Amino acid sequence: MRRNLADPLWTIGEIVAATGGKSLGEGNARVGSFSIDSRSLEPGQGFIAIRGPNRDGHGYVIPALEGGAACAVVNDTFPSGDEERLVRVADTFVALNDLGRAGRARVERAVIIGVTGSVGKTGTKEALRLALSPSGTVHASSKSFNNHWGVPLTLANMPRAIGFGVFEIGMNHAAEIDGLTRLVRPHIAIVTTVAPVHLGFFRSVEAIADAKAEIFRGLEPGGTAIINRDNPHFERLAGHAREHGAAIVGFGETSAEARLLSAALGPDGSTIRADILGEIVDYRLGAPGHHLVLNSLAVLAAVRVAGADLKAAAAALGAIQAQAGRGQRQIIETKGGPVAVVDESYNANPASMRAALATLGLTPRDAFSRRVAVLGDMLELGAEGPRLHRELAEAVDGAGVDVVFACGELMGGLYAALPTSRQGAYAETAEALQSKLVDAVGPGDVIMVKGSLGSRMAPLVEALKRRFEAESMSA
Ligand SMILES: CC(=O)N[C@H]1[C@@H](OP(=O)(O)OP(=O)(O)OC[C@H]2O[C@@H](n3ccc(=O)[nH]c3=O)[C@H](O)[C@@H]2O)O[C@H](CO)[C@@H](O)[C@@H]1O[C@H](C)C(=O)N[C@@H](C)C(=O)N[C@H](CCC(=O)N[C@@H](CCC[C@@H](N)C(=O)O)C(=O)O)C(=O)O
Ligand SMILES: Nc1ncnc2c1ncn2[C@@H]1O[C@H](COP(=O)(O)OP(=O)(O)OP(=O)(O)O)[C@@H](O)[C@H]1O
Ligand SMILES: C[C@@H](N)C(=O)N[C@H](C)C(=O)O
Repeated sequence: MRRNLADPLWTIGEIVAATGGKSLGEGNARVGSFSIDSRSLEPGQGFIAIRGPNRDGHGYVIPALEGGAACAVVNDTFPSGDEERLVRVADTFVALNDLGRAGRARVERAVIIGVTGSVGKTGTKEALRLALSPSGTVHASSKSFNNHWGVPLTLANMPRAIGFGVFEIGMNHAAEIDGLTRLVRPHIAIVTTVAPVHLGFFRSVEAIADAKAEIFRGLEPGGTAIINRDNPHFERLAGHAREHGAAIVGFGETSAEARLLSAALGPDGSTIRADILGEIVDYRLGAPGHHLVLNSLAVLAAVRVAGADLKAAAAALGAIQAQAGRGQRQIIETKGGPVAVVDESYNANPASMRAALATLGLTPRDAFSRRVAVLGDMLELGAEGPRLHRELAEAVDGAGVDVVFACGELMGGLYAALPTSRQGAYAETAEALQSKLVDAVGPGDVIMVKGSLGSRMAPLVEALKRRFEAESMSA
């Protein structure tokens, strides 16, 4: 939802009041919404100068004002300048949080939903945006704005008159979610699942469960925790939720309040029957994979708890699409026949790798006769990394993958564990794998590319698309 001067979210006076800052600007001067990035700032927005790990946003204040920013929030040491459009504060990061808190405080009638989990946060957040839209105006995090910058910024940009707010909340370390959930103050908190992700930063998966459970600390009184019933850490998560007085709604395949009754899984999506807190719903999910079917139960449970229209929400899920980097599938009709490229390059861990492999295994042989997996290292897994990579051999086999191309030291371990009949090629880096891969695949293949962001698998997706688009019927 874009805002501009005609539709302001803030005034200079409100910004000063929220941050305890100082400005010589007119109190009632209007500010559309906030941006922390001068490169994407739109005229009428307020610019908040953030000190990041690479740069200091104060270096972009002048370009932001010249580009039409309505104001800039700066540290009080910033050199004197266009004082009417500057709001001076002691610390801009604290001010961002203050604005987030004030943004949340003025929205008291909306239902606020927080989403965390080891995987599936962004997808679930986007599914909620779609599912809640028939029932009211939805304000939801952009992209994966889930951290100490993204969450307060999303709160600060929340319009007053909305029906629903949906916030993605992430972490790499314990105690990060605690601060974010206390800002968001959700009425409903979803934990999609708990899995060995960022294990390098934690003692155990139990410690990850405890960190995810911090989301319940911010629940509003009478709030609801929606938790994956099939996850081995359900009881641990539910225990934490109870400590914070939450009502608990489980979702999953067994004895859950939001329960899967049946699912027909296809390469383009799934047809589902579910019991959502006593109401039977039949729906189609427009993106494939059993893992997304399970996430959709959490979405519909939240819709129901939020008092929104369940049937309309279920119907809306038919339009969901897998996003770039997270399972987006492109079929290219080449002169030699069709080829499918599945882009899973945004991130990877054992849970999402298994889910992506299983989804690759849903492709019918009559459409694409060969299943190709292109796998890069799953990062941040610590000492368990080598074992967690080798153990994927079973999932490769279970999905009927015909050939594996691998890169990275860790994926080298999996590659070596595969029978030679499944070994396509291996290289130390994605870059070095590119030509071997592009030359070895062709029409009739479905090619799934997955690895952690740091493994740089996205260029492989682009190289495959370039090759097949050059050979496409329309070229
Ligand atoms: C702070 C910021 O937003 N940085 C973005 C910026 O980076 P850049 O390198 O340019 O600068 P700095 O980070 O040093 O910041 C300086 C500031 O200066 C601004 N600026 C810079 C140049 C310029 O010309 N003009 C400027 O105004 C700049 O905008 C800063 O304010 O740009 C990068 C490229 O676009 C961005 O990638 C970078 O964004 C950072 C990474 C960020 O975190 N942004 C948040 C708004 C956000 O929420 N982004 C999400 C991704 C969130 C994320 O990475 N989450 C964690 C948690 C995962 C948890 C999960 N796995 C779990 O299990 O729970 C993660 O590690 O993945 C998004 O973009 O979707
Ligand atoms: N319940 C699930 N189980 C396993 N994999 C899942 C599940 N939900 C989503 N995934 C997969 O995990 C990957 C990341 O999905 P998504 O971006 O929604 O997660 P995320 O938690 O937001 O990730 P990040 O922490 O990197 O922002 C995708 O490949 C997606 O298909
Ligand atoms: C961005 C980084 N914190 C992250 O989530 N990395 C994981 C390991 C990934 O990209 O898969």
